[in-house]
Parts: sequence; C-alpha cells; structure tokens
Amino acid sequence: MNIALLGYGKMGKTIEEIAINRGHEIVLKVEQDISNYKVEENKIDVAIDFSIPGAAFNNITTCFRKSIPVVCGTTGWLDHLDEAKEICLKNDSAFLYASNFSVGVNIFFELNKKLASMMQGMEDYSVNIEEIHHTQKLDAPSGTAITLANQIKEIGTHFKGWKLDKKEDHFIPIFAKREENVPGTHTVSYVSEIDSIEIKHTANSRLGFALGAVLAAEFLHNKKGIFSMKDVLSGLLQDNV
Ligand SMILES: NC(=O)C1=CN([C@@H]2O[C@H](COP(=O)(O)OP(=O)(O)OC[C@H]3O[C@@H](n4cnc5c(N)ncnc54)[C@H](OP(=O)(O)O)[C@@H]3O)[C@@H](O)[C@H]2O)C=CC1
Ligand SMILES: O=C(O)C1=N[C@H](C(=O)O)C[C@H](O)C1
Repeated sequence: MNIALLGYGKMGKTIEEIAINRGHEIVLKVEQDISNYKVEENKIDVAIDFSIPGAAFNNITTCFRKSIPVVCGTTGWLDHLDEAKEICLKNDSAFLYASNFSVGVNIFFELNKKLASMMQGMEDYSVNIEEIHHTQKLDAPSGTAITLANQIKEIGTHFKGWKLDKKEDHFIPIFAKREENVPGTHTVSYVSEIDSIEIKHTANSRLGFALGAVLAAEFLHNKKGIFSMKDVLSGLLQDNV
C-alpha cells in the first residue's frame, strides 16, 4: 500500500519502520500545514494521522475531500470527532479513529467494561483512573483514559462524566502524571476502606501503538465508512472475553 504519514514525530517514525517491514511504501510525510503539500499527486491508499491536537481535524478532512481513507490516533481534538465522521461519510471515504491502537490496550478496554459491570452496586468502592505519560505529551488527560472513563460511565449509570485531577461526586477522577520517557501507563482502581482492586496496562515502547495503526490501515484499504479497532480485532476480541 502507498501510505501518507500525517505527522512525522515519535509515532510517525515508528509507524514508518513497521509499515516498511510489512512491505508498504511511505509516499508522503506531512510535517506542517497540509495545505503546503500536493496531496493528490501521491496515489495514496491510506493516510495515517499521528500529529498534534490543533492539526488533526484539518489533516483528516482534507484527505476525506480527496476520497483518501484515514486512520487517526491523534488525541486531544475529540470535540470535532462527529463533524469529521460526517465529512467522511459525505465524501464516501473511510475513517478509523482509536484513542489507543495497541492490541493490549484493546484487551484492557474489554477488561475495564467487565470489571465496571461487576462493580455496579458495590457502594463501598470508589473508582479512579491514573495515566502516566512522557513530559512532551500535549494533552491531558490521555485519550485512552477518557475512553476508559466513558466505558465506566456507560455501565455505571450514576456517573455524569470525568474530572481531571480532582474528586467530585458523580464524576470519575482521572489523575494525569507526566514523567520522563514513559510511553503510556493506565491504571483503573476501585478503592474501599478494606481493600483495592486494580487493573493496569503498561506500554513498554511505542511499537504496539504503531503496529496497531498499520494493521488498521491494512484493514481500511479499499473500504468505505466508519470503523473502530473492534472491527480490526474482531477475531481476537470476542464478546465473551
Ligand atoms: N492512538 C494511539 O494509539 C496513540 C496516540 N498518540 C497520539 O498521537 C499524537 C502524536 O504523538 P507523538 O508522535 O508522540 O507526538 P510528536 O510530538 O512526537 O509528533 C507530532 C508531530 O506532528 C508534527 N506536526 C505539527 N503540526 C503538524 C501539522 N499541521 N500536520 C502534521 N504534523 C504536524 C509535529 O511537528 P513539530 O514538532 O515541528 O511541531 C511533530 O513532529 C498525539 O496526539 C498522541 O497523543 C500517541 C501514541 C499512541
Ligand atoms: O501521547 C502519547 O504518547 C499517547 N497518547 C495516547 C493517549 O492519549 O491515550 C495513547 C498512548 O497512551 C500514548
């Protein structure tokens, strides 16, 4: 496949390595405002966006308008996600967004839902989420932590949403920490006076995120519509996990 990389930082470079190893070609690297590039001249099969929160929406909708399918992992721009999906469908293109592309985190998402439903009605426990990332990260909380909180909110009907770095009634607290060189660690804890129950995912490098993004791009090639990592991993993540 001919792949365009929208964003060529830590993730863009890791994706390039994996994509080439899997026999793909990188035909375009967008590192600044996409209007400075002649996107249509590159016979792009799929674009993969790991850029910055302020650029993702413009990058991906520019591709949709040229009927280029997009895999997007950029976090921190989700207020515009529904609008991006609309523009994708209007232009008969294809889109796959995930707050986290690693297979391990997608298994962790399933565990999170299972634990949230087991903890329903356990009033002695309060839930909180902690995420730890490298100090260059632009957004907080992480997109993955927001996905975890939204999953808990959908199951535990008394939650109205989440709050960053503070405890408030009816909201799930997300504590965001920044430490040198941490690729991404997420912990969901249920705490009572008697004991604590925790589930935790630790990324040891960026390879898992990048491999997942390339698998998603291979899945999206020649498709139209809106997809998720559940579609990519459907054989692996069965409903009865
Ligand atoms: N969904 C997932 O699985 C994962 C998501 N992420 C997310 O991916 C994003 C990128 O992460 P990461 O690679 O670590 O970040 P980096 O900061 O290393 O890379 C982002 C790159 O985008 C460049 N950039 C700036 N403006 C534009 C533009 N208009 N168009 C294209 N590129 C631009 C930056 O250039 P410059 O430095 O010159 O500004 C930088 O090189 C983040 O939002 C992060 O949260 C990260 C890992 C996994
Ligand atoms: O910025 C990062 O590095 C990461 N961002 C994603 C997020 O915000 O959840 C995914 C991963 O944790 C790494």
